[in-house]
Amino acid sequence: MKKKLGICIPLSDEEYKKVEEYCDITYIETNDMSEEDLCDKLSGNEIIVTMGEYAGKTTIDKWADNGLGFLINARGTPTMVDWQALHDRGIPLGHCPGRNAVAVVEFTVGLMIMLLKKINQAMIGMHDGYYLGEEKDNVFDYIEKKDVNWNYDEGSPYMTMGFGGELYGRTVGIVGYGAIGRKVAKICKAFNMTVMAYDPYFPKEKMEEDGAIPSTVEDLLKNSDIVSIHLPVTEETRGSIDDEWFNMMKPSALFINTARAAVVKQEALVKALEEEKIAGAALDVFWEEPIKKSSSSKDEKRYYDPSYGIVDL
Ligand SMILES: NC(=O)C1=CN([C@@H]2O[C@H](COP(=O)(O)OP(=O)(O)OC[C@H]3O[C@@H](n4cnc5c(N)ncnc54)[C@H](O)[C@@H]3O)[C@@H](O)[C@H]2O)C=CC1
Ligand SMILES: O=C(O)C(=O)[C@H](O)COP(=O)(O)O
Repeated sequence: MKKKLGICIPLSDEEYKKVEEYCDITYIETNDMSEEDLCDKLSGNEIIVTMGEYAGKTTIDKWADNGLGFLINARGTPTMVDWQALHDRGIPLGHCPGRNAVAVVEFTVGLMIMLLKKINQAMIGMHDGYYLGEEKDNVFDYIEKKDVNWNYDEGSPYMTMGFGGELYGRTVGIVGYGAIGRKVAKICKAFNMTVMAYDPYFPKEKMEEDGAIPSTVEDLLKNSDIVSIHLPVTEETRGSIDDEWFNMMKPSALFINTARAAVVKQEALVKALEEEKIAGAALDVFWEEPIKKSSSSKDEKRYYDPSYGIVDL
């Protein structure tokens, strides 16, 4: 007998046909739907597939009372579902670990290159005419008029920015060697980097097979030119990246976090940058999202001051 399936994700015709062989499908569009409505509309299904919809304890209990046997949240990290409520009712939860891994991996390596080669600062500085010796409203007007006078004076922003570096030959420290961390390691190996990895839950032999060096946090932080964070938020990791971490890093090192802001103490990172304990940072995740832009930050030249480490994305 076919299972009753309630699903919030549109399926292609091909997918629909495949699933229909096994299930009677109820698809619902959930745009702006309240949790109460979502609960009512999906109640009575034996399998439910959600995406970004919130399903709390009351909803789970109602679905469980009405025959739910399996809930799938088609996200990498199923934060919108009350896991405990499902567990209490003995209902398994399916999710899609690593579904975004490739995208995050490529972005992480992109950030490494951007930071090291100062692409962001150079682009913004050029756009704003900052490297002409004084700020111009629109650098492209000056370029068109061939009136460009790049400021090569000693101490000028253009000169102090200096040249970018190379990944080749540098050491990257991967913290959290899961779906994302492991793939970042693989690409870094292809760049001829030395890869150090810290993950007490991942088999050391497999790290070694990948060509990564299983390390303690201390060794990794002391030796890495780039430290890249790929940890989940757990009781153990929340706020674990603190002053002590940044104190161990090299002053020339770069810090990248594309995991979750909650694993890093914000004040510790800001202090490390301000006190030049590290050379720069690039973040894809923030303590408050969406991040608020300070109205004065452009005036302060934070966006393109070559000496300022944070790359605001
Ligand atoms: N920026 C973005 O758009 C995205 C960010 N993420 C985030 O990236 C992070 C990593 O994701 P995945 O690689 O998919 O997760 P994963 O679960 O595959 O890997 C996490 C790794 O961290 C390790 N780990 C756990 N506790 C640790 C600890 N105390 N010390 C060292 N290692 C520890 C685990 O053993 C595991 O190997 C997560 O925080 C996830 O939420 C995921 C997708 C998109
Ligand atoms: O944006 C993020 O940050 C993410 O972790 C992902 O884009 C969300 O991933 P899912 O948990 O929706 O797979």
